[in-house]
Amino acid sequence: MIVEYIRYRIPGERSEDFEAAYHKAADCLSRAPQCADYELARSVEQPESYILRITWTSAKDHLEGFRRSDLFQEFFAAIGPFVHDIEEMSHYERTAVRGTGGSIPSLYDWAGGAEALERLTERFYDLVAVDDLIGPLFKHMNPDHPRFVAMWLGEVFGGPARYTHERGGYRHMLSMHLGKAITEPMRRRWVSLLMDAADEVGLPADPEFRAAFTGYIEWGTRLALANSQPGAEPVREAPVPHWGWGVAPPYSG
Ligand code: HEM
Repeated sequence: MIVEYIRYRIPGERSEDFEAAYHKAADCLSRAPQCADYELARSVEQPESYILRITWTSAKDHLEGFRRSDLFQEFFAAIGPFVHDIEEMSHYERTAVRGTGGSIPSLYDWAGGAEALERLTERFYDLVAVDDLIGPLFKHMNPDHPRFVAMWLGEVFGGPARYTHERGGYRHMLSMHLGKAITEPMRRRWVSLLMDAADEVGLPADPEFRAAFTGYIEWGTRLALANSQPGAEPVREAPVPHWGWGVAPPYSG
């Protein structure tokens, strides 16, 4: 991904036409397969200043894909009258400095932190141990396994990076699934028992939290299944994923 910034200076009497032109042009961006997202913002202190941010799949996709497409002709027809008002037009590489602010709690905090996740995994592996379908897979598990999985989930949901620092991170988690030949009925049972445990230990039951929580569990179990197949060639090195609220942040009405 690459971020393009275009800064405009538009005199007050032309701002209405300018925004109307971008409403039209935005439709082209929405349809462009090279465009991930875009936003036009206007300065509060200097209302004649506008910044357009467009995230492209890559600079090459922008310059050689979008710029040479019919959509660009349409885009340009809309915003052409304003090209001379451009003050800067550049591509920017993202750096590692980014994140979300403190106005939205992490899923980890919302769930109740390490203690709540440990209660969850303790109960979950009690249920797993007596389950006829997946119990046998965990017959020789480390007695600390529930705590390790709680650490993993904590890190994924925005808590401290303990699994990475104390347990070997993604690489170790992956190694524990290799060759386990997890089947779809086993995956489903794993999910179903985890959801039972979540209800039993009183994990927050609000729709927003459960949607985000279940989203990660679906994603993670499907990856675990794929990576566990004989002959699988999974990604060997990766950071621990960080899961957020997605499209529905916590309800605060
Ligand atoms: C979101 C999905 C999943 C997560 C987050 C997860 C997490 C983990 C983690 C962190 C470990 C390593 C613990 C350690 O550090 O020792 C592990 C091991 C293991 N996982 Fe998963 N897992 C997932 C899905 C599954 C599924 C669907 C199955 C099978 C139905 C499964 C079976 C196992 C087994 C058998 C081990 C090794 C246990 C042992 O012998 O100690 N996992 N898992």
